Amino acid sequence: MITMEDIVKEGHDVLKQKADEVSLPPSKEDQDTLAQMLEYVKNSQDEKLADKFNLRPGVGLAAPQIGLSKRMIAVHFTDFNEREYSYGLFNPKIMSHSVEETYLPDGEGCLSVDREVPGIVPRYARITVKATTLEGEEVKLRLKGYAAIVLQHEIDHLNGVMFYDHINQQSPLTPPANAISAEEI
Ligand SMILES: CC(C)(C)[C@H](NC(=O)Nc1cc(F)cc(F)c1)C(=O)N(CC(=O)NO)CC1CCCC1
Ligand SMILES: [Zn+2]
Repeated sequence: MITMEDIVKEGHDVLKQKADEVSLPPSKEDQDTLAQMLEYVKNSQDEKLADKFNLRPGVGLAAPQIGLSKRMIAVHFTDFNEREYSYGLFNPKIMSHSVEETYLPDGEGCLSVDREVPGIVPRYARITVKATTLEGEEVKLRLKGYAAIVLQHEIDHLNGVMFYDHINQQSPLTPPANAISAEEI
């Protein structure tokens, strides 16, 4: 099973690279890896398992974070409208996005970053993501608010982008103009 020891921390080159497309249909190995990534995210949110295996609770994980430069991400979370999302995705691609931006008022963190980095992270408020699921079906996900933020954070990892790369250094704590907090969408 994946534990914190397997999670690569910032500074490691793999987190700065553009990850490779996964050839589909996925190999048994890629499928197994993505299943383990999804298992990690689910386990990390289970109090007992998180304590037992010392897992930092997470809502998403990208393959580069376990040292694998492949376009695979796993997400498991409930958004502010109590909607549940639980996916292992191959080759996720943002097909379109709103001009309007959103953000988390408390900023973001990252399982690969062991420090607080204060600042608002502007994200597209609405995105459409195309991907192939762990089960092998092609999906088109229309996401907004928190769900859009999580997917953008994870897809960024596939392009070597960290959340703090988006923070406005001049005024890190100022929400971008015409942006709406993710708690209001
Ligand atoms: C880095 C961390 C603070 C752990 C962040 N969690 C989080 O934002 N909230 C959270 C975690 C839970 F488990 C249950 C819950 F309800 C809320 C997170 O998992 N990530 C994933 C990550 O680092 N992926 O690479 C960072 C998030 C920041 C915005 C989107 C993902
Ligand atoms: Zn992250």
